[in-house]
Amino acid sequence: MSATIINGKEVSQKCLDTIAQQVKNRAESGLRVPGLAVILVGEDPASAVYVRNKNAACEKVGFKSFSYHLPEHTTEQQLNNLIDELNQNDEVDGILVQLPLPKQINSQNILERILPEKDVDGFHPYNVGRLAQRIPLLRPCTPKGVMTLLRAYDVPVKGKNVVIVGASNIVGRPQALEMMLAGATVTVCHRFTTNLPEELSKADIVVVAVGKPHLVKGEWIKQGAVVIDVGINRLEDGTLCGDVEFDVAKERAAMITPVPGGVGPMTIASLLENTLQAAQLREQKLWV
Ligand SMILES: Nc1nc(=O)c2c([nH]1)NC[C@@H]1CN(c3ccc(C(=O)N[C@@H](CCC(=O)O)C(=O)O)cc3)C=[N+]21
Repeated sequence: MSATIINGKEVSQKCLDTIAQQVKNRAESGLRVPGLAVILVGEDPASAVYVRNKNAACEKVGFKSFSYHLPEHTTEQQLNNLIDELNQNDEVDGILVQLPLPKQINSQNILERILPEKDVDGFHPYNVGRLAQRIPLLRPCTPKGVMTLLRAYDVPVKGKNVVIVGASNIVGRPQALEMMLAGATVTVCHRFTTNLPEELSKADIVVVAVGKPHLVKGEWIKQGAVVIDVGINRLEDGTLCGDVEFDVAKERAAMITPVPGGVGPMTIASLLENTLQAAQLREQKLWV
């Protein structure tokens, strides 16, 4: 039997509708429109797609968006100055600096420069630490989006064996924290994992976030597992594909996310949710 294809576009659209309604309610009670600032430094094709989709989503929910495109040769000092200015700007609730950054800029310094209460990516050590200690505030967008998708499809997580492939700061690690928080037994696989197929054979839920086309073979998926593919890879012919061998995996999985139209749109929905949450946090001084 073929898997249910998880529709991330549809779930994300519902999230955006909810946010739009909340923005309307805020306006009616005299509250500000939330503001999101996105900074892109230099040219990165993946980031360009993201910025385009993000702008459209901001428009849809009625957020104010602040867009900055700085040249490739921007210095760390110049980027710091912009962040300081946005940290001070009361109209800006969320600040997102697109990664990767050009090599003359230390991204860790930049991420830590953003005020934790405006860190809508959830990458500041303060926010990661909060999630690790089970007191999350602003949560990393992609892992949060994955949890929203699982809930939307009534996939239980508590007590399940979850295998995460990829241990990056932006997806794999925070995804492991989210899954633990939800009560899963979590295994994180990475470049030093010696027997990936064996680890995957026990997984009720698999989350793959590596960035290598078809790294995970369809036959490694346990019969009836739920497969979440975070990878967005552009092939030479211009088409997009994930990190999972979709056509084979879908014949074994109970549910699977497609690429595009799976996790990608959920990342954006989470970003907007975080921006609204950041506005509320600052208004209610809930962040310290
Ligand atoms: N600080 C930071 N935070 C990020 O979250 C971040 C980043 N930097 N740098 C770049 C990557 C990339 N990323 C995407 C998110 C959504 C889609 C997306 O919406 N994808 C759609 C459409 C894809 C398409 O049409 O090309 C889909 O998968 O269906 C794509 C890419 C966020 N990133």
